Amino acid sequence: KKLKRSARLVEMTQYLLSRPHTLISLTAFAERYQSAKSSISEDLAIIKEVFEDEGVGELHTLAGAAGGVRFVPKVRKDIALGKIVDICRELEQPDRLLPGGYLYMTDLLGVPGMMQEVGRMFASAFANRNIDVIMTVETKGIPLAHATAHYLNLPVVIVRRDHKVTEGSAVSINYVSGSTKRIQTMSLARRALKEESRVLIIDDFMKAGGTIQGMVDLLHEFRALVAGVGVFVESGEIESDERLLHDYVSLARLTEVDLKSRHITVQPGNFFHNQ
Ligand SMILES: O=P(O)(O)OC[C@H]1C[C@H](OP(=O)(O)OP(=O)(O)O)[C@H](O)[C@@H]1O
Repeated sequence: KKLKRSARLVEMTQYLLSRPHTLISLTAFAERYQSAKSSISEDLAIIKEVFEDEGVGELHTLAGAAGGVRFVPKVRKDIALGKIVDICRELEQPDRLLPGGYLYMTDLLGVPGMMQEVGRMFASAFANRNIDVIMTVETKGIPLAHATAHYLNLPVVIVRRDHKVTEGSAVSINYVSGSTKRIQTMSLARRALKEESRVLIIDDFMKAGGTIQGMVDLLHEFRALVAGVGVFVESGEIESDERLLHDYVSLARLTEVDLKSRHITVQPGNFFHNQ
């Protein structure tokens, strides 16, 4: 049945929010709501204004026959900063400190609402990069990769820690996870990634960067490209020149770890620096 204008606005908003980074033609909207394209355009202008004022995201309009509108999730830095500060306070709980300067984060990775917020921040940080797939390494990176992939409307590829018979023919590389100074193996099924794919790497924690660098080396084996790197928390203990990898976005930074006093300081990451 034909909706009245106010109901149509509500329905269109819900439709757009549930289809991030998806181009929807004006014709499709006009047919769906049995309305003139001019009315749909007016509705979209209202939704666009509210989305941008409220920090929900942007509505990009593509003109022309194959045109339409695309909802691009974006966070307002001031709102995101407030959320990250709360997460930093949570991460500073002394009993989160683990040997090797790690933080226990598995509980946070199990909170869907927080993963959604972090996913939206990563999706906002990388909204304008041309990305084909999100990659992470098992295990703790998985919820972050999926949350980010939802808001970027992209598939997720999960790198295994060692070869699994259930993955078929695979490419394996060795790497040193700086934290453990151990040679480790990561492996990805040959069929999982097409050549020339533009890949966004997401992980939960970066210390020496060996794990991320391992994924970069793996992508090289697939002749795929690194479109970006996002880490939830970076360890500030590593001086940047020691770090294997420099071009990344972090949401939080572990700046101080005192094993004796068990004092931890976690601050907003470089996502917030270029305010
Ligand atoms: O920067 P690096 O020095 O390489 O360290 C960061 C790695 C190590 C740790 O993974 P693990 O806890 O080893 O593995 P899992 O994610 O399966 O818990 C973390 O999740 C990152 O992937």
